[in-house]
Amino acid sequence: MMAVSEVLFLYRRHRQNILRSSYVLLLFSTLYGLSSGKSTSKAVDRVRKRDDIHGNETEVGGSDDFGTYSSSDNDSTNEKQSSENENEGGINLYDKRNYDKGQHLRKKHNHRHIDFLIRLILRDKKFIMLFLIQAILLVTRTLLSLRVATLDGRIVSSLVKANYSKFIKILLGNWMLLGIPASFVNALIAYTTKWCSLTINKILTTYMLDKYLVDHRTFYSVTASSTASEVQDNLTKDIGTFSNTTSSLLNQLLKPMLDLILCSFRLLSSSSSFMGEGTLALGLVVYVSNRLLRLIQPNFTKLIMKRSTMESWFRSLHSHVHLNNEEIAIMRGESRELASLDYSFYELVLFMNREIKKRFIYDFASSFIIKYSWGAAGLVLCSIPIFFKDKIIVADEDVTADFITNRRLLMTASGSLGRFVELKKSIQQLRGVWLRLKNFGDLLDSYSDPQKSRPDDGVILEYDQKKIIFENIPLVTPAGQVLIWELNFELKQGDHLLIIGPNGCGKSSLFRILGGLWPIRLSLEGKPTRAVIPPSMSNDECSIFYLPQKPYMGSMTTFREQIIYPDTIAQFEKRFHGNYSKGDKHLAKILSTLELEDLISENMALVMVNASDNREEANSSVEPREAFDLKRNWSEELSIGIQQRLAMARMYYHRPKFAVLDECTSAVSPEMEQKMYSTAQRLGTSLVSVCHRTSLWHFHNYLLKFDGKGGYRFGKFDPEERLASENKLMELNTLLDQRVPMWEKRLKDLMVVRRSNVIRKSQSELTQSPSPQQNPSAATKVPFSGDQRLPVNPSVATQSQGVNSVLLRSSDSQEKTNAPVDGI
Ligand SMILES: Nc1ncnc2c1ncn2[C@@H]1O[C@H](COP(=O)(O)OP(=O)(O)OP(=O)(O)O)[C@@H](O)[C@H]1O
Repeated sequence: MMAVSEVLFLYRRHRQNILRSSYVLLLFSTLYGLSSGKSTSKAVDRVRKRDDIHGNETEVGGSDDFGTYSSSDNDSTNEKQSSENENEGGINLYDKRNYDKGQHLRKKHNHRHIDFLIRLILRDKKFIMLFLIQAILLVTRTLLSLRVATLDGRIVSSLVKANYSKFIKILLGNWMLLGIPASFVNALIAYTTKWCSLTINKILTTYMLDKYLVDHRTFYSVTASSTASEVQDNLTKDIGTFSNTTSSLLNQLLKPMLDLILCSFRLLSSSSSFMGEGTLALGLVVYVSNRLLRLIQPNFTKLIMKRSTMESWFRSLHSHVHLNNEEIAIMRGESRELASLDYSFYELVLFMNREIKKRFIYDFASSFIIKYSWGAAGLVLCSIPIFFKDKIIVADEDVTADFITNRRLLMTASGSLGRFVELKKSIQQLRGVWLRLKNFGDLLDSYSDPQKSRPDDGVILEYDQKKIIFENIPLVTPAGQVLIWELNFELKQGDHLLIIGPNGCGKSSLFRILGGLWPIRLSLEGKPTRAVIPPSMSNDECSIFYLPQKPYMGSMTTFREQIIYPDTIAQFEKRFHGNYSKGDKHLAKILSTLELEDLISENMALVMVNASDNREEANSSVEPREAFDLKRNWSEELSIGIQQRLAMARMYYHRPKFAVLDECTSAVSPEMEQKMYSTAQRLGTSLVSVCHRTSLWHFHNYLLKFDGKGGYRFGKFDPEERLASENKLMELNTLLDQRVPMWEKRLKDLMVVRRSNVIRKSQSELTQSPSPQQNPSAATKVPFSGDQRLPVNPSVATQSQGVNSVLLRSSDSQEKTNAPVDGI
């Protein structure tokens, strides 16, 4: 008994501290429950595991719950596939090496970039400052709302007591006065939150874009990776969502926490005797019900990741249709495109249907628990001082004011708890976006990693403006397919190389390796591997320039920028010392070589039309410079032939040492093609070209011929000799085309005759017929024919001297036995 009374005494003595510390403990354990989650960690682990398997390339994986994809299944299938592929000889030879390299890099990245997004944000001083200001403002707002709660209680109390003078005094003197700082603080919080979001957006976008476009290889490889459909969303939507959610997180986290701590402390120290214990009991109710809510809470991280992936896929299909509008329209492919769009949209809708159903159950339960159960518990707590009035309330205390204040405090606390539960949802959703961005960051890291972009260990890579040397270099696609086992050739500046071979043999792949898009692999037979390639630029001079079949036309750039691409205007100014008219004259000269002067006049006409609406003087002249300043949708408005000529103009502008021409004149006339090639050679550019037209062969003195089976031939090339042999070959082919059917028919006839002869011979032996010499007239009666239905042609018999005797014998025997010829 003594012990109990001692405990009670101790409790009464330290009641406030005990209640406060228990409440803080309860609050933090509730808070801890928000950030942790078994299913979330599982999702994170699964994403990590998947990244390891794919060597940092995220695939469209998915939730098992929704039955669309199973990422774990994918993992095992991929692992199995890669091990199977290893056994298939040349194909996918490099998979194992890539996988190991990926694993190694992944470990390194994990170590270096744990929460790189958070680290990026926390490094920014402006963000830290805004964060602190936001925190101070939030504390101020909470203190102000406590004051508002007290004033509320006093106003209602004066109303109930019909004390009008007090009512007016509090209303005007306190309430309205308090409204000014309260509103200002609220507006300031909204402002700093948005500013914070913008700052985060700026930091992340700059970081990601810098990494994405760090070099030619990174964005090429990222765009070619399996997550290409998500890149656009990662760079825009995901960063936006991440910034907005992160910036409002402090608001969502700090406000309810401060509200809860301050309101509950106030309630705990309330004059009413059981209010403190009641508040603690309420905290316990909240804790338990929150644990129950967790049982039915869907995994928002997984949901947002899955939905974002599906949305990205749907969006990428739309962009695909948009980008290839002409091709699809001309082929009447709209119904096919509609089917795939419909299918991906159907999948998305199906997923969203299931998602909203899951959310509905959770929303129903959380709304009932937060609003009504906790509300009822709060009201019970407020009613304690009223129901036990006689026993526990001191006479001079204001019951109404206390009730209203307590109720308001409880309402604030309850609202804060509700926000806490919502916060959990936000944290999980933020985690989903964070994971997507993290994967994207890892993907960028893996491709911009110098280790990965460098050639294989053991490959000697040198740069020389004046030559290209390939020594024992295999042509291997990123998928591991070996196109050429070992390529050896050397080309000096001044030489011109022609590359020929069947489709898909690896002609363009050679350029991809030369251009550094694909890494240089070590010899598959362990021979020393060496590559000497021209650097893209050397001492401000262009060493190598690539012209693909479909030229790239930047959209809505000026005409000048089109011609000087990839140079910038600053580089153009530097080259012509800021003298635009000199620069433009140079460009005009290049254009006239390619008979593209019309484009300048066309641009001028367009400038005039555009200007006629804006200019006051109707007949004002147009400067030639304006024609070069004009912006148009070049890829849409120019024909492919003109685009190819414009691309050649770029090459003339840059005057490279080597030019790689990959069927880049396929859409221009043969005369123009000759002019283009000869001008390029006159400018001193060595040509490395793939062209199917024999009319261009005479521009080359070396030939690299791929046979399409992994072999090749390289050597000096005499176009005239080659063309002569080519012509001879063509003649022979024509001859063969004409004669072969005739010879085939003759052979067929002879075969039939031979077979008929064998049969007749055996029949004659059976019937022991007389010899043809005994009856010579029979030879003229039945002609040589493999088919009795054919008209009789005696001349055939006389022509076929070699078989005559046999024929005569057999026809004679046929007549005698009357055997049907058709039956042969
Ligand atoms: N990014 C890539 N990833 C994997 N494989 C590729 C890639 N690009 C091309 N390939 C494969 O490499 C092979 C050679 O392609 P390449 O483009 O070099 O052929 P090509 O000789 O230029 O053919 P064409 O004359 O038709 O242009 C093809 O089988 C192609 O499927």
